[in-house]
Amino acid sequence: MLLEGRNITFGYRKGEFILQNSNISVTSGERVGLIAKSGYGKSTLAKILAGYLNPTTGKVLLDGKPIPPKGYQPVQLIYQHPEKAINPRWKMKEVLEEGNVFNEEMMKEMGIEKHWLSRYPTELSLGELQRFSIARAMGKETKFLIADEITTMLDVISQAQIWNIVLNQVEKRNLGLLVITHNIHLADRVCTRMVYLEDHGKK
Ligand SMILES: Nc1ncnc2c1ncn2[C@@H]1O[C@H](COP(=O)(O)OP(=O)(O)OP(=O)(O)O)[C@@H](O)[C@H]1O
Repeated sequence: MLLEGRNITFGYRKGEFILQNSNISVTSGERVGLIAKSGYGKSTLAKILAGYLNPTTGKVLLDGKPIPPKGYQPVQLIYQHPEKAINPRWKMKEVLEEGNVFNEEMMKEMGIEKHWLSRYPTELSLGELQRFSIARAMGKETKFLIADEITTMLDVISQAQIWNIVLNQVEKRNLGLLVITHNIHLADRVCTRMVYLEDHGKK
């Protein structure tokens, strides 16, 4: 499968463009690093590809066709802050049930321990919580994953564990992966290709 952002232009304010005619493509099985300085629009592009924001002009295409706005989103975005992405009033079991991914095999693959399921998000560490964000993004119809600084807030051991989990899933399911990180060593280790986003907004 091929995920494409074609000629994407976007600005949060009228007349101001964060992205201008940006192009990006990721194929199944590919692990692409998206590299740019802070504020150049990496997270914005991630949100556009995952359908959270509509580009002002340009298109997001999956195998040449627009992704329907309703129904399961085949492009799943995982954020830096799992604590913001998970409903604080739900127990962790409900979070997994929402994603329709609650089964023993998945829990084992994610390193999720059974006794975590009866806890609330505030009762877990960020590394533990990030495993739930990843699990929730792993519905059967997921074809592409976008990892936006998903381990920046973690210690090195948790970082390695989380990346092992993600890379195992990507390989097992032949997903396409887009990695947003400031850590060039991480990008070197994880990615098969790098894309450099230019600074359109400030020209
Ligand atoms: N919701 C928003 N409303 C207005 N401006 C925004 C919003 N989100 C981001 N921006 C601005 O858009 C620009 C691009 O932000 P974005 O988060 O996409 O960049 P980034 O490359 O991911 O940055 P970083 O590496 O620091 O995370 C920044 O100047 C930011 O201040």
